[in-house]
Amino acid sequence: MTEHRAAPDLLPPPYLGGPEITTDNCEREAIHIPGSIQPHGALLVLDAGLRAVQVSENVGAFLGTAPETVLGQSLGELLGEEEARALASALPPGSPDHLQYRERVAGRGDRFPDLALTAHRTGERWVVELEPEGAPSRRVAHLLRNAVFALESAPTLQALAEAAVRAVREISGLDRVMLYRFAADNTGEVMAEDRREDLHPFLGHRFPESDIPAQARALYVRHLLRLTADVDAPASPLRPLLDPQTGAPAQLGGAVLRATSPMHLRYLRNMGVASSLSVSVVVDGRLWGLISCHHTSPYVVPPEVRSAMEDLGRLLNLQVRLKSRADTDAF
Ligand SMILES: C=CC1=C(C)/C(=C/C2=[NH+]C(=C\c3[nH]c(/C=C4\NC(=O)[C@@H](C)\C4=C/C)c(C)c3CCC(=O)O)/C(CCC(=O)O)=C2C)NC1=O
Repeated sequence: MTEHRAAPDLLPPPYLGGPEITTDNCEREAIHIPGSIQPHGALLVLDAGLRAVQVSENVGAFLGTAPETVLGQSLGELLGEEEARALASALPPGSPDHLQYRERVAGRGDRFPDLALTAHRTGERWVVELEPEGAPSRRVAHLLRNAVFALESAPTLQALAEAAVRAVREISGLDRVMLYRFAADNTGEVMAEDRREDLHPFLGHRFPESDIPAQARALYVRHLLRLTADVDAPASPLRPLLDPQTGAPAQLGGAVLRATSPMHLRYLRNMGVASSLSVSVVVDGRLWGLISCHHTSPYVVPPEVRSAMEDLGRLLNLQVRLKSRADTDAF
């Protein structure tokens, strides 16, 4: 049985006076409050009145409005009253932070193009993330249907793992897709892999518990997908850094744009990885494993593809439970 220790008390981030994170203290890094986001999208934190109280510094590149102008404006003024009403009704007070609302926002003339909006609630705040929206793809929907069939008809756990990595690679086009399974001691093993031919294999390799520390594993049980689009892209800080009404840092654990831990960025660079995406495999409330993906060049996996991968991850969770029992494989 995999025992997940509760994350040890976490260190305040450097921008709150905390120590620099090193390999000696990185299991105490507060990765959910980095105070910044990855720059391939913009992020707004809205108060109970749907007014922006914090905003990423790069918001002008997505909304055509400077951060100091966005602050204090309502979502209705920024994106449209209908959009604001739809979001408020989809995410009423008390919504869990892992419930995501997604919508396509029509562009506004010369101010901004069509945008993909992803939102969730955390406490009294809404976190709204905006990315450029691509054209919907029938190919992804078609491949997802094939993948569902392939996963459901896999006869064993190993066959399921192999079907899953093939399907994710076909849908995403990523250079390498692995199924990484945790052992009872939280070490991990690559049990299936589909990769670009010229890349060296990780299949069968084992990795220490410290590669994915406890606070990361705990976060990944609740939030099923994370993407590092470009390990070298400079993060965009939130302005102001702290919520002006509460004095607290923005809770970004459920944000897709959350800036990735610098320790992990260094790990990825050392592996020659430019972009990394993982989808949690959660069985009976525990992190059983990860679909772990690499790309050797920066790649912003589009929101539609990410949604398909999350859906596949959810199906995989159920199938892993079924196949584990069928294989009488102690879990
Ligand atoms: C082929 C094998 C293989 C492995 C084993 C692998 C590991 C891996 N680490 C992950 C995350 C993190 N690791 C660390 C910290 C440290 N990692 C270390 O090695 C030491 C130096 C250390 C601190 C001293 C932190 C803070 C995070 C959270 C990052 C965040 O969410 O902000 C993830 C999920 C994210 C992703 O999908 O890329 C994966 C999949 N990725 C692979 O492809």
